[in-house]
Amino acid sequence: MNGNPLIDVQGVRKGFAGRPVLTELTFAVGRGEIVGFIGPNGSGKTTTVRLLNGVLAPDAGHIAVGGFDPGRDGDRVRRMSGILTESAGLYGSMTGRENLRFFAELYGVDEPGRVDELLAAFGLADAADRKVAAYSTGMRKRLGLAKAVLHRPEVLFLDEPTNGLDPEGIRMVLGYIRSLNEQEGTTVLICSHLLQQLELVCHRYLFLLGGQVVEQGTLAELEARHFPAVTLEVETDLALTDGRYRGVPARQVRPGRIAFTLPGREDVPGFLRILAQDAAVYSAVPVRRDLETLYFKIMGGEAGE
Ligand SMILES: Nc1ncnc2c1ncn2[C@@H]1O[C@H](COP(=O)(O)OP(=O)(O)OP(=O)(O)O)[C@@H](O)[C@H]1O
Repeated sequence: MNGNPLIDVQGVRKGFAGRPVLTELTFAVGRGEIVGFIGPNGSGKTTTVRLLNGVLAPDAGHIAVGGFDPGRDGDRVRRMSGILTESAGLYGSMTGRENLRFFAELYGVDEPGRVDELLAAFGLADAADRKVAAYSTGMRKRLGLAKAVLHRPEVLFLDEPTNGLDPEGIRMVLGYIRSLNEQEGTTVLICSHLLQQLELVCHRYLFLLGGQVVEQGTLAELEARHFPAVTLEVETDLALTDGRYRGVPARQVRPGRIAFTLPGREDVPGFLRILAQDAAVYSAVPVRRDLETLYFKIMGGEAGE
């Protein structure tokens, strides 16, 4: 992370009716990062987003968004941030266009064409003049995202942004998030259970469990920490006689392809040098762990609510 974090959460506690939800929440998000916020049902992701947006106040601890305390300077934080929640806060009796026009005026958006641009970007141009009450879940979600980005916020809080979307909608929304981040440097915090989708857009991940962030990092960092052994899939003509080659566990994946398991990344160059002396080596690719594999390793068998 470069410079001061855009989101800084230190030792936050929050409970409801005496039941603790967040016990010691500490994390930071840098400017321009897309961070996935992951945790089981009921672990407090939405509660965290509501704290960051100043809708809820923490019982203890400190929160800063862009240097402002959402509890004290809620309006400033809300001006610089966009939020997409389950309900999205849209008016069913108004059309899609009327909703965006209404919020554009409320947010002081002085950019002619912004509403139409967003309706088109989210595939809603044809439905723009239909009442939102008649929209499908996916259409409402896309309109909610359009509303969240209307005022070109520096930071976006997205709670399950692709829930209920069809494959085209998912691609549209994830593509939009990525291009917003690349072109405008928008910082994004995404809560989601859809780990494969998170992997397509996030730079880094925070794992929430038991009211605190128990692990964080990029996929490569998490993989190095939790799966230090490297499995290398090698295309080679080496003849494997048993489950080992020079003491290294080896498995014939299919004819001409062997998976070797090395203790660590640092062992790869030396191993490949030796292998290349013994046999022809056509390619060598490390087998990557996906976010889901890491999730279960990090979270263990802990279930949500
Ligand atoms: N306003 C509230 N009053 C009472 N309890 C609440 C309130 N808001 C949240 N909770 C409780 O706090 C806990 C955390 O809820 P939260 O919605 O933040 O979890 P989450 O991680 O977003 O879950 P999910 O993955 O299911 O969306 C849950 O037990 C929930 O019932």
